[in-house]
Amino acid sequence: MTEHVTVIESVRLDDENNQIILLDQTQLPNKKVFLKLETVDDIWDAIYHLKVRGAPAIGIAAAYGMYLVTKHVEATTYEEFDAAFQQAKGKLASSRPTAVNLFWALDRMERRLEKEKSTSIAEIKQALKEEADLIKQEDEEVCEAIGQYALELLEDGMGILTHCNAGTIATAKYGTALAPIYLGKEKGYNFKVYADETRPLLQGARLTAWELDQAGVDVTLICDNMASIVMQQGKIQAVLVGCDRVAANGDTANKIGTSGVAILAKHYGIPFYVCAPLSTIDLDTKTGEEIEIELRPEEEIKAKWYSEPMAPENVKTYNPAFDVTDHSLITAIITEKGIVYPSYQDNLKAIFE
Ligand SMILES: CSC[C@H]1O[C@H](OP(=O)(O)O)[C@H](O)[C@@H]1O
Repeated sequence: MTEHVTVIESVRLDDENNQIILLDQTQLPNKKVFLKLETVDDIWDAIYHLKVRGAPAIGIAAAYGMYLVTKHVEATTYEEFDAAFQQAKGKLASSRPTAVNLFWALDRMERRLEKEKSTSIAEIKQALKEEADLIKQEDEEVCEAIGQYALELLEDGMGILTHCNAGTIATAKYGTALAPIYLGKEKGYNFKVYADETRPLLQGARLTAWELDQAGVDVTLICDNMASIVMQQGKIQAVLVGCDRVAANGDTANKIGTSGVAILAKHYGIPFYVCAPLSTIDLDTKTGEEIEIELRPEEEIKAKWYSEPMAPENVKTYNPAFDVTDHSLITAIITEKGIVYPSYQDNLKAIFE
């Protein structure tokens, strides 16, 4: 029997055994392997190597990581506990720079720690667990709400293009950009989804195609350089993508290649929607120019996934993991609080009020 995709839990806490149980996304679609993480180094490694990836899922893993690695700290004072907390927080914060949810979740855990300052160390530890559980539970509700709002913009039978993976395994449940597709399917809609393969780490081919197929959604895999032809041929009526950080003016960092898709969508007159939890909107970052773009190892372009090197050994590479889509190319940003249209400068601020 096919497991319904929206119940795949990519991150969960096994408190009894002091472990985070993590679906290793680097092994999909060939193997469904669950890792057991125990130390701050395990969690850092899982985030850096994209065993857990997708902005909300990274935030959830980091929050549980903070609980888990401070759970056994033998501190007698708040100051001692805080020192251990700060050390773990600094380590996890160094894992990936672009997705703001990592920093958002770490800061939220820190605020909870500060709030509990006058309580016992045992109570602080319990509060940190509660906060991490809340982050995960809220993400599920947020994704469902994004899906409902996004569904208002779509019609049964539409062709939808997506880039990278903003699906259930990138979040607590449902996904962001894929949430309306799952919710639509539950209503009997038949979307035709085109998944960009998403070079170089192939999140579209390995993850989006896999999870949509598991859910019985009509999905067609294309190479990244085929987006133009499917748009030109009238196969696409909407583009839906996730995001890693949205600046105050609406500029949006997402997986490398997204801005090219947005430019194509504008050319062909196709709406381009960004699905963004409020936790991914960073009003402290004024424009996309301020967003740090993660640079990743050349091996991902030249050798990964191949049995033989696919480029001359000495050739230089440039491997930015994200790009920034200019706000002028974005038709709307869909959040759990509603659909935000331009001018983003004013309207994004307003949804936080
Ligand atoms: C639900 S947001 C998913 C987001 O994460 C991706 O990046 P990565 O696979 O490197 O973590 C990508 O930019 C997606 O849109």
